[in-house]
Amino acid sequence: MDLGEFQIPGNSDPNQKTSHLSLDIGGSLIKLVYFSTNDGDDDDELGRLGKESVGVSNGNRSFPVLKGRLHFSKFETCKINDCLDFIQTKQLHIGGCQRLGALPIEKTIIKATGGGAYKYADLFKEKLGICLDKEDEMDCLVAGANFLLKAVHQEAFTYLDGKKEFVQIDHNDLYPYLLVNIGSGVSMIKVEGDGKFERVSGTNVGGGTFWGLGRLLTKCKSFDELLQISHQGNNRVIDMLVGDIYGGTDYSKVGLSSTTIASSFGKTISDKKELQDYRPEDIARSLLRMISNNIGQIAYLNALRFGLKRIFFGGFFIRGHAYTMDTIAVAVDFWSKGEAKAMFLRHEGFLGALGAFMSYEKHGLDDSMIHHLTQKFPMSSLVGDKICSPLNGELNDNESIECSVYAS
Ligand SMILES: Nc1ncnc2c1ncn2[C@@H]1O[C@H](COP(=O)(O)OP(=O)(O)O)[C@@H](O)[C@H]1O
Ligand SMILES: CC(C)(COP(=O)(O)O)[C@@H](O)C(=O)NCCC(=O)O
Repeated sequence: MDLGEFQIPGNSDPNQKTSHLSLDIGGSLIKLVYFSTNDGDDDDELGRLGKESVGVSNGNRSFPVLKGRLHFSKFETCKINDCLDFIQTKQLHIGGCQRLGALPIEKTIIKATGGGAYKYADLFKEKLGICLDKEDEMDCLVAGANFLLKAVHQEAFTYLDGKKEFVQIDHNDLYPYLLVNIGSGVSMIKVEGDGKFERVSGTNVGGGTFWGLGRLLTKCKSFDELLQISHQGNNRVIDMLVGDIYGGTDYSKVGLSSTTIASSFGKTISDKKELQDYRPEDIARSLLRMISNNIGQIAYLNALRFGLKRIFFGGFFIRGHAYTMDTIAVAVDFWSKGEAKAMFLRHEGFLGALGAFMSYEKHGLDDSMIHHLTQKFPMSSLVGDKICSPLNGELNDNESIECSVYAS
């Protein structure tokens, strides 16, 4: 197949052909997912395979396979202009659903989800001349999670006692599960199948609360700084423990050890200290623990409500952060007496954007749309029929995963 057929005009890198951008514009962050082939990189197996793409048949039509990478990027929503510049510079919007010459630029449609797809629709139209085609946020979260859990190797993992263990997902035994998306706020969704779900709960104490309160209390300038200083903190300076109340002993009759937090931030009421007398590190640590523990507990209660044993946590609040995951996992384990399991996702913050990306297939807006995001991968990374992610650790900013799409 001649990939030139799909070349996107005006791309800043002449070798890189980018297409199919999707957006998730949340309360705190804008997430972008886009697909590119790169057939200028001959030493790269992926580039080579891109050139050797073959057609696949679907009924009486044949769809060419495009091999390339899915890219992930994010921007703070309050810096939306940086995001618009990024899209403009990389010409990501051109080719969203158009083939060379197929549609005039003003007809470019980009799939978008999250509240910002409504709030910023006019801005995207005005600055980039594109229409945001809105997809429901919950639909996208679920579609993204189901895709990742079924197609991406080493996507889900448990985190206990400082140890990360990847979970082998059996496609035939995935449902039901509880999806807890910790973004600015928190949504809890009971998932029973593809497109079969119900948002059963939520809480307004989420990632926005951590970052907002943390910023006010510590004067940190960024979310990363707040997370960073929490490493050096000691929450016992701020939190009131059971032992503080019980004179150093456990309250064993009800199963509370002396080190259990009895009251988050409770110690600060008895000290004759002001905010400036506390170390920002300790405040950050207590805050992170308070919010993570609370979400873990509410998640468990909802899992209990519906008899769900598996809880997957997504959203950018987590950021692959050890203390956050440990606190959530311990809360789920503690409250469920080991019955329920907390699991985390490597592409934690990109569920919605991935779901929006997949919705190109669902709607089949025109003939140049993606029809399938395949589970086929370059030989070196093919394991069964799963995507084999190159990294085992945390997902870095701007990391990409290899994939194939069918185009028609
Ligand atoms: N660089 C960052 N800037 C701001 N918040 C961040 C950052 N990285 C992680 N976060 C956390 O992630 C949350 C947003 O998560 P996300 O899943 O993107 O939700 P939303 O869709 O509401 O933006 C923030 O409220 C904050 O707790
Ligand atoms: C309104 C939202 C779905 C928006 O999603 P977000 O941008 O936070 O990812 C989410 O913030 C939420 O579920 N808030 C909790 C509302 C509640 O159930 O109390």
